[in-house]
Amino acid sequence: MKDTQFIKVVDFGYGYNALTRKFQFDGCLGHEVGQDQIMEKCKVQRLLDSVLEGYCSAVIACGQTGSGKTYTMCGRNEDKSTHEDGLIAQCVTYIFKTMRKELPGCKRTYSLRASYYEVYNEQVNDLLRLDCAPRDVKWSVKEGYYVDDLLLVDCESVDDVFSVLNEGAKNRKVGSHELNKDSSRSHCIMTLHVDSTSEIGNGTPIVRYGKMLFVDLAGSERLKKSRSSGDMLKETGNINRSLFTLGKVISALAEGKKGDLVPYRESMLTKLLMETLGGNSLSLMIACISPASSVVEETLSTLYYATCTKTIVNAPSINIDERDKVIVNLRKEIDQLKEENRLLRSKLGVPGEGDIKGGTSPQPDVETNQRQMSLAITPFSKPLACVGEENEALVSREPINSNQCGWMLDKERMLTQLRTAERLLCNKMAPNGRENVQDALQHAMWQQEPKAPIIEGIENLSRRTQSFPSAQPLHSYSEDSYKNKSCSISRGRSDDVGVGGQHRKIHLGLVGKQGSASAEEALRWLKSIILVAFKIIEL
Ligand SMILES: Nc1ncnc2c1ncn2[C@@H]1O[C@H](COP(=O)(O)OP(=O)(O)OP(=O)(O)O)[C@@H](O)[C@H]1O
Repeated sequence: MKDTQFIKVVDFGYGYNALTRKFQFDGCLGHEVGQDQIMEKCKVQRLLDSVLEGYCSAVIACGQTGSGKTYTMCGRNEDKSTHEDGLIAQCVTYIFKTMRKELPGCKRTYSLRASYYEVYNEQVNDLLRLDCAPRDVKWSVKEGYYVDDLLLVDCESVDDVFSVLNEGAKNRKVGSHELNKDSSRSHCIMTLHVDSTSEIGNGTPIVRYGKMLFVDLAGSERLKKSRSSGDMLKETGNINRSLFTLGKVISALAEGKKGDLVPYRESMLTKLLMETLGGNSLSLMIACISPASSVVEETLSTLYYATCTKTIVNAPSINIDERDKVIVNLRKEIDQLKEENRLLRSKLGVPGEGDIKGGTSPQPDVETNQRQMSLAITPFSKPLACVGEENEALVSREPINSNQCGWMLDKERMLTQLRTAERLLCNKMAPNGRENVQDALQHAMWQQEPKAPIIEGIENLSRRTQSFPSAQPLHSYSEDSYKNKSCSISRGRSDDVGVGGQHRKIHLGLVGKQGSASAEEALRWLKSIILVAFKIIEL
């Protein structure tokens, strides 16, 4: 329905019983919409800007065979007179244009690398290196599933990326059948890796790893209509099977299932799309359909598929190093504290800005990682101490009204969190051989001295906890049993406290009933666990 978000499909079926179905999407583009409008109408610019900020974004084209997926993504390149740029070419042009723009007050350098591969009969082929064997798909905690040993081409201009695109297009598996003379026989994924380095505040460099995926799925087809035969028969079987698994993943995610309940591992395609469906990427799905009445069933199936996808919720996050993430967070908290101090000063009538300077940037010592880490944190210690001291000075002033008191409590809370973050980081680099984060957190947890209530909702927890006559403090677990469970503490009951480090699951609840410790003692431990839990989430 022109210029609306609706699409109406009328299936005349056999005779008088016409069936009308109406679907709503974020955008519905009819045949009057040209290639040059797709970027704007699908708001792809937003995805590209996010990539430049360090996010992962993806555009996935799906639909039955011959419906225009490859045309949408790659355009038409047969000859000069009919040449049309597809979405990938337009995105590449936009990315280079934006990368070259100087942003006021922000010095950033970018580098772009491109890769192109296909999933063909459950194997991954590097489209830029045809002479090598199919690539392995591996798993890492940091990256999830990834294709091992893929050729990444450094691209310094739009033309470099176009060369990659053309080389890949030339090498992808294509076949001819009744519904499309140039039908893709594989799922193709082109990835642009955009790394950017910028400096924050006192010159600390922060590297962000943005990624843009263009996924051109092979089309589903009915053998009765496509009349594929020979090798193409096997290909069609594999295409339909992987699309079926993709459908299962989408349905599971749409139902709100998580973890192992989502069958990502059942096909190569779904493993590689894990990040984009239900992961940390910003994703756009373009469902291509044909207006032909002969394929109305396939059209309806594509639209149901897309409707289901619409309900999936991803959790986008910037891809930066853990060290950088902590520094950015510390920086943010210091800025927040400064702002609060400014407000307090104006409320209390204290003149002037405090002498809060960023401190001098240290010269990095390259000898050890630990040393580098501590140097990276040093610039934050001085402003932190200054803001803290100023905070104490302001708090001791009279008279203080209830509003101001609220601010101070907030400030106290943030300062405590900031100090905890610092302490955790210091533990991470501690000299006693605790190098990995889990060890450090574990260490911090056993060492930590819990203080006054500092997080929201703690009072509720406290009330509930006190209803237990005797509670089990977590420190009654031996360090060994804690370790054996690979960083997870739990009492196995729904109302227990637990911290699952390995799977990054944090369960917060009440402390169990058994044991002899008092409720107050248990509560103190609960508070310290919550603090640590917050840090695990951040890290
Ligand atoms: N909107 C459109 N305008 C003009 N031509 C189009 C459009 N969509 C598709 N076509 C043409 O239709 C043919 C089939 O399109 P395309 O190859 O993109 O389909 P596909 O969905 O990728 O199919 P398959 O899944 O079989 O690979 C191509 O010749 C393409 O140029």
